[in-house]
Amino acid sequence: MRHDRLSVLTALETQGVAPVFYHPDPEVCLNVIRACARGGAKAIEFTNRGDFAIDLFGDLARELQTTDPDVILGIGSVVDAGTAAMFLNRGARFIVSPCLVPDVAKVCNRRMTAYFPGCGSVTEIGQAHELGCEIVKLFPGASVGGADFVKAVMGPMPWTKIMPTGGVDPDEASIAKWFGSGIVAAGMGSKLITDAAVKSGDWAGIEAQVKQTVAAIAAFRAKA
Ligand SMILES: O=C(O)C(=O)C[C@H](O)[C@H](O)COP(=O)(O)O
Repeated sequence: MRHDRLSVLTALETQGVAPVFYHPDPEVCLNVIRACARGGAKAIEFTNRGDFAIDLFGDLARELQTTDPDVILGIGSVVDAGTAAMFLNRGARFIVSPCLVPDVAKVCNRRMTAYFPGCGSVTEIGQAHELGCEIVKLFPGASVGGADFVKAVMGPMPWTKIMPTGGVDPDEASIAKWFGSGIVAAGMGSKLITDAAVKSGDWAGIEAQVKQTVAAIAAFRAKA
C-alpha cells in the first residue's frame, strides 16, 4: 500500500494520537504496533533509540509492509539528515525530530515525506513553516508551555498545526485541554503504552487504551 505524504498527514490527523514507542525486541515491537493499529492508530512513531535501532526498524518495516500494509511506520528522534536518509531507505513513512533540523526537512521534501520537527518557540514554528512542515511537533509539549502556549500561537498564526509530544496524558480531561487549545494530534508514549503493559505482554490492554484514546479524541471533536 502506498503511503504518500498527504495520506500520512491525513491518517495522523484523523486518528489524533501518534503512539510513540521503542523496544529492542522485534517481537514485542510487532505486538505493540499491531495492538496500536487494531486500536485505530495506524500511524505509529518508532523512536531511534539504542544500538542497531536502524536495523531493527528496517526489519519491522519490511515485515509490516507484507503482513500489515495499512500500518504507517515513522521514525522519531532523528537529528541529522544522514540518519533521516538511512531510515527513509528502510521504509520510514515519516520522520520526527526532538528539534528543528533544516537539513532533515530538505531530505524529507526531496523524498516527498512528511517531517515533524520538534519546536519549542514561535520562531521555530515559523521556521518549520518556511521549510514546508505541515505539522510541527511541540516538544517537550507539557514543559514548553503546554496548551496555553498552543492557544497563544493559534492567535497570530491560525494556520499552524501542532502535535505536542512529551508529558501528554490520554485521559479525557487532558484530551479536552489539549484539543481545546487547537492541536491537531498528540504524540503519546509512556502513558499510552505503559511499561507494565509491555512487560506483561498485555497487547489487548494496549489495544483497548489506544481505542479509548482515539474515541475520546473523536468525541471531543464532535462536540467542539
Ligand atoms: O524520542 C522521541 O522522539 C520523543 O518524542 C521523546 C519521548 O519518547 C516522547 O516525548 C514521549 O513522551 P511521553 O509521552 O511523556 O512518554
